[in-house]
Amino acid sequence: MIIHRRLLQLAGSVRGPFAACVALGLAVSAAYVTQAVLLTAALAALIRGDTPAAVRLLAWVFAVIAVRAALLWAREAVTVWAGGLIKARLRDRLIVHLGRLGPAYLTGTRTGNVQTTLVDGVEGLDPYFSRYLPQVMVTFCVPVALVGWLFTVNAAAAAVLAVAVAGVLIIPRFWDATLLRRGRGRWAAFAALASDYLEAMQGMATLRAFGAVGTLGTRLAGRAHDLYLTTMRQLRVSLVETGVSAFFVQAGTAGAVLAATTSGSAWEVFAVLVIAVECFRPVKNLSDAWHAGYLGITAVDGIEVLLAASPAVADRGTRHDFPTPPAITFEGVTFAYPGSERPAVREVSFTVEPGRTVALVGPSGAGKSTLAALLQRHHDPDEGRVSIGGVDVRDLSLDALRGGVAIVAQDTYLFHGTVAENLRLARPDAGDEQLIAAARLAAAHDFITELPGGYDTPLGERGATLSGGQRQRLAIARALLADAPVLVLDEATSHVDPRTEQALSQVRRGRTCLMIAHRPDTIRQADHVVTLENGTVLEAAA
Ligand SMILES: Nc1ncnc2c1ncn2[C@@H]1O[C@H](COP(=O)(O)OP(=O)(O)OP(=O)(O)O)[C@@H](O)[C@H]1O
Repeated sequence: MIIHRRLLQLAGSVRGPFAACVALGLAVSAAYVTQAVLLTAALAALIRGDTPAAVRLLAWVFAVIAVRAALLWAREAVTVWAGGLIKARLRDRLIVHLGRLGPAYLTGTRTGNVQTTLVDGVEGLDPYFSRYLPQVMVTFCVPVALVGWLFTVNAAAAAVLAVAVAGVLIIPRFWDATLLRRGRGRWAAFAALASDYLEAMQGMATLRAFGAVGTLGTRLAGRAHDLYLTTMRQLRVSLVETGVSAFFVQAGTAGAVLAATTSGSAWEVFAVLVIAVECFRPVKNLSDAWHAGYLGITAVDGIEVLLAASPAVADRGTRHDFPTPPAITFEGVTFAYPGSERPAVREVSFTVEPGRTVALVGPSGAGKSTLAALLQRHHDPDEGRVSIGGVDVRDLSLDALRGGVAIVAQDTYLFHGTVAENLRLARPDAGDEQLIAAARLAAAHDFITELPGGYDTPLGERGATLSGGQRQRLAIARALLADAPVLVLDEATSHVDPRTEQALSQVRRGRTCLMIAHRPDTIRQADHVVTLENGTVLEAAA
């Protein structure tokens, strides 16, 4: 029986459904006990020779069975409802938190781990909250109440049962710490395997190109074996715990019946037997619920790590309107990535005048993307400041900043959805006319209409069904729809066709643009060129 502090807190956020699960669990137990008491009374009536009373009592037994069936149905329905609610709330909370953490968090962690936590971890928590935790409450209430009542029937049997109940509830707790530790090991192995699989699928083309599929297969087999070993380790402890519980259940029942046999009537012996069975029923149910809920207990570490992570930048800006005119200024900006001794950019100063384009050029690793990331506040500078229209970007709310800065990245992400859905990401309320107008300006309309379903054509994951140029033109259309005054443009390193080139100059028009440039012809189109080397500005030329 493991009750995790963080999991209890999470249960607190769905108090109503959780309380309903506990209440129905108690009602089901009460129905079992009532049935047992009625059966005992019916037997006592038969022993007395009062057949009509026995028949009446048996009729009540049938009624209780019917009520119990209804209660079991209601409990199952509430369990499913509560589980769904818990999962939805927790996923919402985790996604919002991930959004706050931003891309800086995902670059420092394995995407597969985060995905496993969000999908399998949260899925595993459902039975923990909706079945296991309510059953813990029932297990603490029902046996204690029944033993208390049994003292009024047969004190000797009740005393034996009390010891057995204490044993079944307390002794297995000695294994809890080991169980939790091994559970964590198992979760780590599970998350590592899931991350490796995700990476293998994402990088399949590269793996095949280098003939490395076999090597990766061996590594995955090793991971799977690790998972098997850690699962067996956890199972061994779990089985010991189950064995100890079973011993107390059997020994407690036999001992209580024996005590009643030596000190009570036949009716009392029967009463003790049925009460002992009902006393341990919640314990057995708890053991079943444990197997459904243990994944959640082990997943909670991943969830806790995610919830405990703090964003690379704090959203403390109080200004909610985007400053105009939107000149971008870097003033003495120095920044080193967390854990890195060497600054990625050092004392960088330059200005992009409103409506102008500055091309950032320089060798790989010079700091171009870092400056773009600082403008978007994926990180804050260690020294100096980045401002838009004279306002430090730290004084702008993150919503205002992100609403005013559009991005066209080299590898812009397209989601598994239709063309229209991908475009509307930038502006969910955009009408069809606006979509088409943006697509036309981005030179994307023609190829979109040639797709089998036009704007309603589903795109493969990451836009896999489109060419590189088509993907970029969709990204440009998306940026046009966002209609942000500032644009960060990460120009493709590979050859760009003339239509995409034309679309790029369209999207730049009238916007303040910071462009990571690689090709001489686009560099020539910029109003200014800032050359970086080793994180410092080598030259700023008009
Ligand atoms: N997330 C990160 N964590 C630690 N160091 C990083 C990170 N991203 C970049 N760096 C380092 O910061 C320096 C600047 O990198 P940056 O990506 O800004 O260069 P770049 O000029 O954009 O290069 P490229 O043209 O190859 O994209 C490099 O030394 C790089 O190794």
